[in-house]
Parts: sequence; C-alpha cells; structure tokens
Amino acid sequence: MSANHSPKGQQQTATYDSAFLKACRREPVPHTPVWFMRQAGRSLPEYRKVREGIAMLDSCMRPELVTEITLQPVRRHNVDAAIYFSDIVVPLKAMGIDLDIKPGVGPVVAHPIRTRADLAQLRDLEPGDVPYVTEAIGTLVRELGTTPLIGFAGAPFTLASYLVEGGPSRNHERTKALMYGDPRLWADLLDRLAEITAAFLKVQIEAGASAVQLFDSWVGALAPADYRRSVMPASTKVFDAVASYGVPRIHFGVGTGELLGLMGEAGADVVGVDWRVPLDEAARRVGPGRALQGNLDPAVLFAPREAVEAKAREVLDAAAGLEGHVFNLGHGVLPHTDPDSLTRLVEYVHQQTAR
Ligand SMILES: Cc1c2[nH]c(c1CCC(=O)O)Cc1[nH]c(c(CCC(=O)O)c1C)Cc1[nH]c(c(CCC(=O)O)c1C)Cc1[nH]c(c(C)c1CCC(=O)O)C2
Repeated sequence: MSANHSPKGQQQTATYDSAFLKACRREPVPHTPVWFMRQAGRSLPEYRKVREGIAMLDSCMRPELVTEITLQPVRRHNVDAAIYFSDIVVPLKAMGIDLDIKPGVGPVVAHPIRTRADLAQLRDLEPGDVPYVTEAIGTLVRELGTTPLIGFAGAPFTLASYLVEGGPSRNHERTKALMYGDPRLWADLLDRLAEITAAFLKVQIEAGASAVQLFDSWVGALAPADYRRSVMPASTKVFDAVASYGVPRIHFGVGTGELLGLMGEAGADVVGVDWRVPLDEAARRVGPGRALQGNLDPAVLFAPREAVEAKAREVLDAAAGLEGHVFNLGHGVLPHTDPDSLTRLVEYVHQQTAR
C-alpha cells in the first residue's frame, strides 16, 4: 500500500486540501477560512482553568498541556486552523537565556544584549533543546485530523527588541540606538536570531506543522528604508531557510502599512495586515502573487453582534477581489473578549462566503 492510501496519507491529503491551506496557496476555496491570532488564551475559561497555578513558560514545556490548550479554540470556535500554543521567547529560554514572562507585562530578560560580548548568550538551537515541541506537535497532528496546525516564531527584529530593551518597550529606544549606533553588531545580532528562528521553525515543520507564521509584531516602529537596510536581510534569511519544505509562510506585524510591500518581498506567501489598511489597498501595496490575512480590529468584538457583523462584512467586501484571503483579526484576541462573539464571527464568515 502506498503512503498516500494509508490512513496517515489520507489525512495528509485532506489537510493539504483544507480551506486554510488552499487560501494560502491562492486556490479556490469552499469558504473563506478563519482563525484568530491568540485564539488560545485568556479569553477562554477552559484555558484559565488548565493554566491555574502554572507559569506561562512552564506551560509551554508540558506537551500534554500544550496539546490541550491548542485544541481548545478548535473545539469551541470551529476555526479552520490551529496555532501551536507557545510563545516567541520559548527558543531563547530553551538555549538558557535568563528570561521570564511576567503576567500582564510580557517577556522580561535578566541580562539584556547590548554589547558584542553579550552575543555569546545566543548559541545554535538544536532540536534536542525543544523535545516538548516535537512531542506536542506529533500528538496534535494526530488529534487535529484534517485541521491544519500553524507553527510560529518571533521575527529577528521583534526578538531583538525584547533582548536589547530587556522587556516590552513603547519606543524601542535602546534597540534603535544599537541599530543606528553599531550597525555591525546589530547585523550580527539579527543574523544570529535569524538562524535560531529558522531552526525553531524547522523543528515545527518537521514535526508536522502545515504552515508557519513569523510574528514581527513591533517592526511597524520602523520606516521603510530602515526596514530594508537593517531588518529585511534577517527576515529573508528565515523565509529562505524554510522555503524548500513548501509549507505556506505567513508574515505578520502591527502598524506595518508602509512596510507591507517589503514584508511580502522578504519571502512570505501570505502577508498579515492589521486593521489600519483596508485589504484592497493592502493588496495594491503587496502586489500580485501573495495571499493576505486579516484584518478585523480585535476591539470590534466588544461591540454588539450587529456591529461586529457589519465590520466583518466590510473586511469581506474589501477582500472580494483578492487572490487568496485568510480571515483573521488585525492583531491578537484581547484577553477580555467574549468567546461567544468569536464563535459567532466564525459562523458568520463561513456562512457569508460559502460557495
Ligand atoms: C509579542 C509576542 C509575544 N508572544 C507572541 C507575540 C507575537 C504575537 C503578538 O504580537 O501578539 C506570540 C504568542 N504568544 C502566545 C501565542 C499562542 C498561540 C495563539 O493562540 O496565538 C502566540 C502566537 C501565547 C501567550 N503569550 C503570553 C500569553 C499570556 C500569558 C498568560 O496567559 O498567562 C499567552 C496566552 C504572554 C506574552 N508573550 C508576549 C506578550 C506581549 C505577552 C502578553 C503579556 C500579558 O499581557 O500578560 C510576547
């Protein structure tokens, strides 16, 4: 019996033919696929329950907990894809960098990277550093059946911003001081982070992830010329490193209206768009040959149902002429979102776009 006729082969074929992966490949879809960034997390009571008393980073290293949390939004919302439950700082933690995720704050780094000597903290990431990732993804792919699993990583700029600042930052002043003040050290830092990120994405793809998303959440802080010169080479290196697997590569950032074209050029198959740029205009900026993902403002979910549906309709109308559209929010689900409004939104998009 050939591999493709085995139950596993049949599952792989059905996953390949899912609406989500078809939209990423810009093929015709039975309905517009939907998933939400941060769909697993504090908006769900079942998440808060299983996380009780367990620190965020500890939970990322427990495969049975990761599996359960990743599946929760799929069960509840009928989304078209799962996203692996983890955090962008997990590979850094795995190589021994002293950092923690502080509740309500975000990642905090004990010894920020600001000199060439500090770079020694960043060594190569080996699959053996993250055995829980390989294990959890293996289980998830079996449990998810035909629903695709998205792997992810933080992009070099966004990771560098946490490492250089030592924590979350509004203005990224230390990061920019290094970028403009010591371009050589900056380039070496981003190159190291690109290698780590690429290695982390490879682990996830080899374990069975069907797509990957690179989160460059804070890169919207840069002007296009600085992005092109100081960030794009590292992000391109990440995308090139995983190109041969043939899985869709999604590239996302916030406030990136002026960077959308370059973010596509960096090597993405799908460009994530926040709510500030309508999708038809985003498509003009990104150009042909790439799908778009987005872009409902996550705060809209706090409005009454009719208003949510009217705003979702606007997103669908702006996406009408696109080659490929994956419906998502323009950034992550906000912690106090009513989960029922997410479930209704999935239903609405599916029903409005059924072909
Ligand atoms: C910038 C960034 C981080 N982490 C991430 C990004 C990029 C995405 C984005 O722009 O939102 C990525 C991330 N973090 C988490 C996921 C899970 C998968 C998903 O459902 O999308 C993903 C994709 C879990 C998490 N990561 C974190 C939580 C909350 C911690 C908790 O539940 O205790 C979750 C569910 C913690 C975290 N980790 C980080 C922040 C800013 C925070 C929030 C701090 C807080 O408000 O408490 C860094």
